[in-house]
Amino acid sequence: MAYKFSPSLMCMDLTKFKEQIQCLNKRADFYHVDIMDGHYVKNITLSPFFIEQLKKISTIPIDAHLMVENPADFVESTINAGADYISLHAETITKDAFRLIYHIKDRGAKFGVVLNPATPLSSINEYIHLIDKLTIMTVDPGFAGQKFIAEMKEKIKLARELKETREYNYLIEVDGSCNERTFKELAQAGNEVFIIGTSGLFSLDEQIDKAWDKMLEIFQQETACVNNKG
Ligand SMILES: O=C(CO)[C@@H](O)[C@H](O)[C@H](O)COP(=O)(O)O
Ligand SMILES: [Co+2]
Repeated sequence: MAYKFSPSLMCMDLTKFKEQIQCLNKRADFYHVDIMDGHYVKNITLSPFFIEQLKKISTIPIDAHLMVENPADFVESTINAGADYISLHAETITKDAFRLIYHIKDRGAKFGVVLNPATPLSSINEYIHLIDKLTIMTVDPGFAGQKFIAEMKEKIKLARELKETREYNYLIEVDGSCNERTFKELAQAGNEVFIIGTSGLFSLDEQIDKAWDKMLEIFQQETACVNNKG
């Protein structure tokens, strides 16, 4: 399987919104949109309204990463805004996981789960077969530019082994500090989708097409020796 890339749009330069999206439409595989409520994490970034605007010019799937205390309050408006994937934190759905999963799928969207660094894979055991995308956070959620938590490589390996031995369909994705320092070890651990933010993409050049080319060159150099089985 070819690796996939998902630019984290909270890291983009919003004064260049249209020009950057038109360029990324031809290059990226997903758009990663962080939605926070200021409670689950102490920050507020993008929103369903942002997704609505993005949807007007996006030609690739939009993934909404909901960092909110009560996802049931936001799922419907996020799907209505045009999100193709709804990615929810495992700890926030223990009381209504199946209701939410069935609702998301009934509405034609894909279901993603996000695991905080301190949340084990075992916490999603009961609905793992229903997951379309599994995001492993390698930083605590809430902010860009944090330090990579290397212990998460074991979780990625385990997620990949489980996927292959039990033939699950989920895509494995990493959120947090995906950049030239970590691409190789993340690929070696078995990661498939890389969420690229400031250090992984947007800071590499003022012009987004050049930033993308630089990111890809670095990625290819770093992962040339990695065998992406599966
Ligand atoms: O969900 C989050 C943060 O809570 C992420 O999607 C960040 O937007 C991304 O991690 C930024 O990239 P880095 O700054 O970590 O490289
Ligand atoms: Co995110």
